[in-house]
Amino acid sequence: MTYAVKEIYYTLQGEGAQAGRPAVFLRFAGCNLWSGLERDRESAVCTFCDTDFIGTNGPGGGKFKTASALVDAVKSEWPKESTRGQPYVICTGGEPLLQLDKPLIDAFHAEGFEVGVETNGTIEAPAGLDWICVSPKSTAPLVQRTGSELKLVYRQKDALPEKFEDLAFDFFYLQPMDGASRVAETAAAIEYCRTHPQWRLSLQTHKLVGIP
Ligand SMILES: C[S@@+](CC[C@H](N)C(=O)[O-])C[C@H]1O[C@@H](n2cnc3c(N)ncnc32)[C@H](O)[C@@H]1O
Ligand SMILES: Nc1nc2[nH]cc(C(=O)O)c2c(=O)[nH]1
Ligand code: SF4
Ligand SMILES: [Mg+2]
Repeated sequence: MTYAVKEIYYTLQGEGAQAGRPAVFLRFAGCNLWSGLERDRESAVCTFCDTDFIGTNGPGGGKFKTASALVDAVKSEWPKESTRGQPYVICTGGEPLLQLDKPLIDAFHAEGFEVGVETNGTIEAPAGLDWICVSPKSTAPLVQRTGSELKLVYRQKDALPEKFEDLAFDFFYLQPMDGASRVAETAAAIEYCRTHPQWRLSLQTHKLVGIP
């Protein structure tokens, strides 16, 4: 299996229940719900994406021929001097489950990494993941219906919170849609959480403080 990777970088998880936790972000290239090209955005299933996931030209990006080569690249981003703090890799994208497989998860575990994933939920997650964040998109069929957190971008006309409230997740988050209406979406998300306390607010804290 060759893995196509847009970028690899060390930062803090900005979103959801693990916000603030240091992690290496492994951003896979490509997505099944949008080509990534602006000319296709309007007609895509997922129209509000905030990420460039095309190609392998980002920092630390490239094509990795083996799981072991990719684990080495991720490992090299984790601080060498640290003896405390569980090494943590977050597989994202694009859609990471187009590429993330059991051999790669096993290779991360063998090197002492916990493995998290950020997925749109349209592909079943492989066994062995330590943290599964599912973020449903519009009319796309939701296949991965269990996990650690369900982090719904709010508001999406065809994916309102009521559709997901009975699923088996440990946490339920609303994340205001970033874009031209971010302020209004944030106010709407706060009001929804206030009136439906199963749901918590997830702010994209990395954007607030200006880290990637
Ligand atoms: C870029 S996606 C990559 C992972 C996967 N394809 C997914 O959609 O979950 C990472 C996270 O950013 C969220 N996201 C993308 N665009 C956003 C936006 N404009 N505002 C708020 N969150 C956004 C996604 O819902 C997802 O939780
Ligand atoms: N700091 C930071 N936290 C994040 N959590 C999920 C992200 C993603 O793009 O998957 C993301 C991201 O892009 N940056
Ligand atoms: S599913 Fe995720 S990566 Fe794909 S376009 Fe939507 S937000 Fe972006
Ligand atoms: Mg992001």
